[in-house]
Amino acid sequence: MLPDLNTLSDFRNALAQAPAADAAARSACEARNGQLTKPPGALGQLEEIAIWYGSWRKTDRPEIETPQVIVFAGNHGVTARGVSAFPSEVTVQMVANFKAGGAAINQLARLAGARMDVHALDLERPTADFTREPAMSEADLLQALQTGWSAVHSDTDLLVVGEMGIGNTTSAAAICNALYGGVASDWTGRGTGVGDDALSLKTQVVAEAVALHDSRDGLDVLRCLGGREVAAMAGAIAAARIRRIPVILDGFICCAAAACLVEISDHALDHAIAGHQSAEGGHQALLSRLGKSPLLSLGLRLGEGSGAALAIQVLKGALACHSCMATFAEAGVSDG
Ligand SMILES: O=C(O)c1ccc[n+]([C@@H]2O[C@H](COP(=O)([O-])O)[C@@H](O)[C@H]2O)c1
Ligand SMILES: Cc1cc2nc[nH]c2cc1C
Repeated sequence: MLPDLNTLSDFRNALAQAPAADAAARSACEARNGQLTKPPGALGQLEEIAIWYGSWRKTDRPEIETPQVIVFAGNHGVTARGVSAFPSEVTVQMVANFKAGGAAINQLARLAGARMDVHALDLERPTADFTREPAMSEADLLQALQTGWSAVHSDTDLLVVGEMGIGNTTSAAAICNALYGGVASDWTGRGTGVGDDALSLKTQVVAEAVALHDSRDGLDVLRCLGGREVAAMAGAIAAARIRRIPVILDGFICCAAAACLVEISDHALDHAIAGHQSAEGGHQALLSRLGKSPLLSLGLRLGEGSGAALAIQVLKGALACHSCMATFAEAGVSDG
């Protein structure tokens, strides 16, 4: 059961009290992994991700049966500063495309056998331009967190959260710069494909935004510099943590949302792995701050949950081997 989320303190408390992975299931998974018909470690990272998944699902024979992909969409006031290669109308147009089944994420979710849900958050009411004032009020932040919190289906056994929001790579860069410091150019990339002049302007916009807000913690950074879809992703990742549902993180914006959670509670992302490394400048540094190594690195920079949805197949491969291979004893193969 998910606790009620009526205040921002409820969110902080629920995350702080979230249960850990199951230690006994982890030991059982490690023991089984050691008996499978392969040289020790020969399945590389697949071995650890199968053990990780089994320890959250409390079984040494894990399977993925009901994966869920959720795409959250939001609009950003900061687009008035000319930070994206595309106009804000694309956000609502792409939501229609998701609903009609025509986007990349529809194809990848279907291939992964995942249900897909789309939540558009107040698209006609963009967040405030965060170079002038906080992007959201506390009430708006809470509402966006609640949308994510309640979007995770009760039977989901693996969650991918994705986003659509013209301007949101500026928001994600500002979040990273506020959380981790450095200079704005460390975190600012080309997003949908801005040219050199727009990239310098975007970097300046990120620097101005970070200088304006003196945010107190991860939730305040999310409120001042985030967006509704970014906060909804954080809400969904947190709800999954509380219900012990493993999560595959997507690209730069998804990971920026996730990073805000770690600033609230150290173990907030223990249930999450990185699906891929996006081509967006800053994602590699962000993954290393989160201590996550990506399963895939294919130069994707789409968002929508696409890289994470593709990585479901890798995790399914890991679980198929872990749960269905024969042991040395069963197959009559001599162990070394
Ligand atoms: O996931 C990523 O790493 C990623 C990198 C670059 C762009 N995007 C997508 O592009 C949009 C944001 O780009 P921009 O240039 O409008 O800030 C948004 O809809 C994201 O889903 C996503
Ligand atoms: C067309 C388009 C599709 C997207 N999907 C996620 N972000 C996007 C940005 C654009 C511009």
